[in-house]
Amino acid sequence: MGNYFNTLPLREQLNQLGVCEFMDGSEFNDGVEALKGKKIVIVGAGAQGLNQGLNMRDSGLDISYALRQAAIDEKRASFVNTSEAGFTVGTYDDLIPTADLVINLTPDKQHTAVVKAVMPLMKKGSALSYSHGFNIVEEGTIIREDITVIMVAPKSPGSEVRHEYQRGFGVPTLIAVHPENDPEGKGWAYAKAYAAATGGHRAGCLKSSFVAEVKSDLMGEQTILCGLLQTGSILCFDKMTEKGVDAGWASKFIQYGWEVITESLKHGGVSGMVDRLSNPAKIKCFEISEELKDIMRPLFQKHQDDIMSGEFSSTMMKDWSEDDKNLLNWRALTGETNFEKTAAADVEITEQEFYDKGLLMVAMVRAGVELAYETMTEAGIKGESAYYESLHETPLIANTIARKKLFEMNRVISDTAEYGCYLFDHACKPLLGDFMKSVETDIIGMDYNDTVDGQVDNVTLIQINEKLRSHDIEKVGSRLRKAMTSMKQIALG
Ligand SMILES: NC(=O)C1=CN([C@@H]2O[C@H](COP(=O)(O)OP(=O)(O)OC[C@H]3O[C@@H](n4cnc5c(N)ncnc54)[C@H](OP(=O)(O)O)[C@@H]3O)[C@@H](O)[C@H]2O)C=CC1
Ligand SMILES: CC[C@](O)(C(C)=O)C(=O)O
Ligand SMILES: [Mg+2]
Ligand SMILES: [Mg+2]
Repeated sequence: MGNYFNTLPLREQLNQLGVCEFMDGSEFNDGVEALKGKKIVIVGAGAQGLNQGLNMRDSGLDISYALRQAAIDEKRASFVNTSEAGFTVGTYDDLIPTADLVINLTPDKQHTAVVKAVMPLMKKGSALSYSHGFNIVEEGTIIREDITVIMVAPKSPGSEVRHEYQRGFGVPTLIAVHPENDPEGKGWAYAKAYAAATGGHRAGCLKSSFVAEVKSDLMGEQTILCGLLQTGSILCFDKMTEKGVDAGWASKFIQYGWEVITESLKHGGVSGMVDRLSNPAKIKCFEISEELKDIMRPLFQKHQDDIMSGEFSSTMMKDWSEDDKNLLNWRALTGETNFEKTAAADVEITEQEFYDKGLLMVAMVRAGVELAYETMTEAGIKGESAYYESLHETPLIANTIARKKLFEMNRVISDTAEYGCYLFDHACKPLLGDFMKSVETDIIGMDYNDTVDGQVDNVTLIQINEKLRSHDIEKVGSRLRKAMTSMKQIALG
C-alpha cells in the first residue's frame, strides 16, 4: 500500500483530477432500481451512516447495519440508534457474507482496519462503497479484483443529508467508480441508484472520481469550510472583547453571525452576500477582503500543495499512529478559547445588524470562499467541484456553529476535517496577527455606517460590483443554483 495518486503517471493524475460532469436528471430515471432487492449492509452508524441508511430505507432499499461486537455489547449510540429505528443489526460475521453492497461509513482513520476485516467476508462479485476517497487515494488500499468499488459522497454534514431528504429534496453529491475495480461494469448503475436513494440526485450529482473528490474535499474543509470559520470566530470574538464590547453579546454575535450572513451567500453567491451591505460598507468590505486574500493566499496554496503531494495525509496518518496526539491536544485547546467558554447573552440582534456590525466576518467569508475556489481550480480541480467544496457548503457548516459553537462543528464533521481545521487554524491565527492589530470595532462589533459620512465614489463602487460579479465562482454558482432551484421545484411540486 502507498499513496495511489502518487503512483499514477502525471497524465493520469490530471485525467482523474479533471473528472467532473454535472449529471442530467434523466440519468436517474431508473431511480433506485439497480439496488432494489439487493442486500445492503452499512458498517458504522455515525454522522453519515445512520442518516444515509434512514434515507435509503425510506427509498425502498434493504438496509442493515454491521457493527463491531463491542458496540453491540456495550449498547453504544450506534447500536441503540439503529436498533430503535428498527434496522437489523449484527456483527460482521452475521451480515457481511450476505451483502451485495457493503457501505463503509466509519471514520477515515479506521478504513484500513475495517476493510481488512470485512473484505475476506464479502461474497464474490459484491460491491464496496465509501463516502470519501481517502482510503483508496491517500492510503492506496487495494481491493479484491472481483469487488466493485464505488463512492457516493454527500457534500454536506450527515444531519443535512437526512433533513433535506425529509423535506423531499437532497444535498449535492459526488459519485465515482474506482477505475481499478469495476469488473462487471455495474459501478455507475450502483452509484446512481445509491445517490438516488439518499435524495442526492434531486439537488445535483457530479460524476467525479475518487481522486477529484478527495483532493477537493480535503481542501475545502481545511480552509474555508471549517478552518477559517474557526479562526474567524476566535479572532473576531477576542478583538471585540479586547475593545470593550460586552462578551455575552460578542459571543452571540459570532455564534449566529456566520449562519445569518452565509444565508445570502446560499441564494445569491458572494455578490448576493456583499450586496446586503450599504455602499460605503461594501467598499470597505471589498478592500479588507482583498487584503485578507493577499495575506492568506500562501497558506491556502500550502494546504492545496500538501494535499496534492500527499504530505498532508502522511502527516495526519502519523498522528493516527500516535493515538491522535495532536488532534486531541488541538481539540482541547479549542475548548479553552474564550469564544467557546463565553455563553451567548440573551439579547436580540436583528438580521441586518449581523451584516452592518459584522463587516469583518463578511470580508472573511468572501476572501475564504474565493481563495479556496481559486486555489482549487488552479490546481486542476474543476469549477463545479470547487464550488461545492467552498461556497455551497459554507452555510451548512455555519449552521453547525449556530447550534453549539466550534464544539458542534468539530463534532459533526469527520475526524479528517477536524484535524485539517485545527491545522489551518493554528497557522492562520498568527498569519493574521499584524492585520488584526490594525482592526477596530468599526468593522467588527459596531455599525460601520455610524462611523463614516456615507459618501461613495461612483466609479469605485461600479468597479467593485463588476469585480465581484465577474468572478468565476459567481458564474459557476449561478448555473448550479439555477439547476438546484428548478430541480427543487419539480421535487417539491
Ligand atoms: N461527517 C460528515 O458529515 C461527512 C463524512 N464523510 C465521510 O463519511 C465517512 C464516515 O464519516 P463520519 O460519518 O463522520 O464518521 P463517524 O465518526 O460519525 O462514524 C462513527 C461510526 O463508525 C464506527 N466505527 C468507528 N471505528 C470503527 C471501527 N474500527 N470499526 C467499525 N466501526 C467503527 C463507530 O462505531 P461505534 O458505535 O462502535 O463507536 C460509529 O458507528 C468518512 O469517510 C467521512 O470522510 C463524508 C461527508 C461528510
Ligand atoms: C466539511 C467537512 C466534510 O468534508 C463534510 C461535512 O462535507 C467532512 O469531512 O465532514
Ligand atoms: Mg470531508
Ligand atoms: Mg465534505
